[in-house]
Amino acid sequence: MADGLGARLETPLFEQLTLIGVGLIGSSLARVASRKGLARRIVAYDNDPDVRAKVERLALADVVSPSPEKAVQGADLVILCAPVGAMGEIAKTIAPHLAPGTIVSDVGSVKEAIIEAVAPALPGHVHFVPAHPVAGTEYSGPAAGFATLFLNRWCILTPTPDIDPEIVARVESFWSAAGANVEIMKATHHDLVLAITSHVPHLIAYNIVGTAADLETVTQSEVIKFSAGGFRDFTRIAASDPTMWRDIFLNNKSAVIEMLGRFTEDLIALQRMIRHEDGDGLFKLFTRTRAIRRNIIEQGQETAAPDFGRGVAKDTDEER
Ligand SMILES: NC(=O)c1ccc[n+]([C@@H]2O[C@H](COP(=O)([O-])OP(=O)(O)OC[C@H]3O[C@@H](n4cnc5c(N)ncnc54)[C@H](O)[C@@H]3O)[C@@H](O)[C@H]2O)c1
Ligand SMILES: O=C(O)C(=O)C[C@]1(C(=O)O)C=C[C@@H](O)C=C1
Repeated sequence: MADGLGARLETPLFEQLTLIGVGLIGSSLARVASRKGLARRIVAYDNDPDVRAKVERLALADVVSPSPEKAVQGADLVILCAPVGAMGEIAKTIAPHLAPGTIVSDVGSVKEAIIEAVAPALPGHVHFVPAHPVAGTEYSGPAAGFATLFLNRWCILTPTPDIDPEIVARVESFWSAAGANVEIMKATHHDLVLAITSHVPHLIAYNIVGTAADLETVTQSEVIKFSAGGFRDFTRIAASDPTMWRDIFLNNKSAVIEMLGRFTEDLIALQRMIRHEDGDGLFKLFTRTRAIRRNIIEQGQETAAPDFGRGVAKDTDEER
């Protein structure tokens, strides 16, 4: 098909995929699982009744379950797609209802804290394979998802050493069939890498938009009026979901603080270069950073998904 996802699988990889939390990521998974035939049956649960109604309306799942306990019954793959801070409680709730051999996974943006919260809550007869698709937009909710969100993007798996490699391979096959490139790494390493490539950049965006909005000499209307350039790109990132990002910063505290320390030192060095009119120093850094951007574009990593979400109103009821 023209969407780049390739043909449907002849045999589904799983009998029943249960998604807990059906916002941007959960609904994108539902869409791609349905489009590619990754599971024979898709069951969805969200703790927000309005989201459940929307998931029904958009026909994103075969069954929209009224409770997490019911939703996981019969599942051989359960993926937790709720905010990072909710994962531990969800694991406790579903634990007694998971059949032996079930694979439980997640999509949280932080890995070590999720492993600490989820793994001890699960019974010994299930397998937990933490995952993080490094793909998203600033939009939330079930209408904002799309089937190609994960296409040619990375999905990082962070299994603990006690997990059977064959189980990890099944989760890897799931994400590969959804279009992602899969990489396996330790949770602590994941959290450090994502702190600098995703979490600190979001914090910088939240901060610069907040600072500009607070300036007494620049009125709010001027901030909006003149935000056609660099500032506008920051406002896109700073529009990201407040619950999701609060939970990320609270659960990746030490890595973010470590990277923020380095960032602050480098920022002060730049401030010094400007004060001392060190044009060569500034020119050297800007040349190096331009090369990095060009490298990302050459490797085709800038954006693999269509431009959906960029400038499209949040939560429009589009059919899957
Ligand atoms: N948005 C991104 O760019 C992105 C990218 C990769 C990973 N993630 C991760 O994916 C997860 C979901 O993010 P999203 O962007 O889809 O958020 P979202 O806000 O669009 O969706 C989250 C959904 O979870 C539901 N929810 C909250 N608590 C719940 C609970 N206890 N039980 C059941 N449902 C519950 C909410 O009602 C909401 O519908 C987060 O952990 C986030 O860190 C997000
Ligand atoms: O593209 C965006 O809008 C995103 O913020 C996506 C992004 C990122 O920082 O790359 C955000 C958080 C996720 O954990 C993974 C992806």
